[in-house]
Amino acid sequence: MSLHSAPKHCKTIPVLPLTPEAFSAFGQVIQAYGDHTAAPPGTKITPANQGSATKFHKLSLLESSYPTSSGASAGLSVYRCNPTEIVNGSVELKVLERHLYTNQAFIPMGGGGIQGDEVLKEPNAYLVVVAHNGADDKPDLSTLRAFVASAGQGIMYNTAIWHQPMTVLHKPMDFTCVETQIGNGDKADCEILELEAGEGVIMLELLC
Ligand SMILES: NC(=O)N[C@@H](O)C(=O)O
Repeated sequence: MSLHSAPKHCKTIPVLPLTPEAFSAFGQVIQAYGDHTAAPPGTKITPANQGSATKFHKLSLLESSYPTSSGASAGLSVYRCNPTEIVNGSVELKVLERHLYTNQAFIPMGGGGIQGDEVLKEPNAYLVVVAHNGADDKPDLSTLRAFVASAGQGIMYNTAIWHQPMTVLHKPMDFTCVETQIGNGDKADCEILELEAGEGVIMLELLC
């Protein structure tokens, strides 16, 4: 459908700044903290590199539950993502996907460090859209949440969490993706669900 027409059954989800607390039911945020007290409780923080660096330890752990016989392996891939279409300050949600046997991290390969409301004004920002699974083994759209992340924030989607494929705003961005996969296109690696059929239109409203 054209985004320019007023959709009949349009549900609007606000896009909120990404914080570890708000995202914790869906995954983890991978970032440094200028104010160490802002890091998730229990985060081990130590000096490193002879005092020239600060290490924020194990903000997320790698998970894989593939059967041994699957031949799946852990690795790092790179996604070069082109900006999505923003119409009247909103992005249409069309697809959700999940990975039943692994968690999946996306780490921007570039500067950043801006957080809060400033993120949306920053040229390098991306959307993180997630939902829990429902009793019908489809996304429970009542749990749908949308966040905007800066180029200084990576994310780890928890295993089997439904999420929108990487959706970048304004400018192309490269991400390192850390995951375990078989790599043969098997549904076990990535299950994709088109939302358009019968779900009505879901708009992700960029708040500034
Ligand atoms: N998550 C995401 O953006 N895409 C990947 O999961 C993929 O398998 O393409």
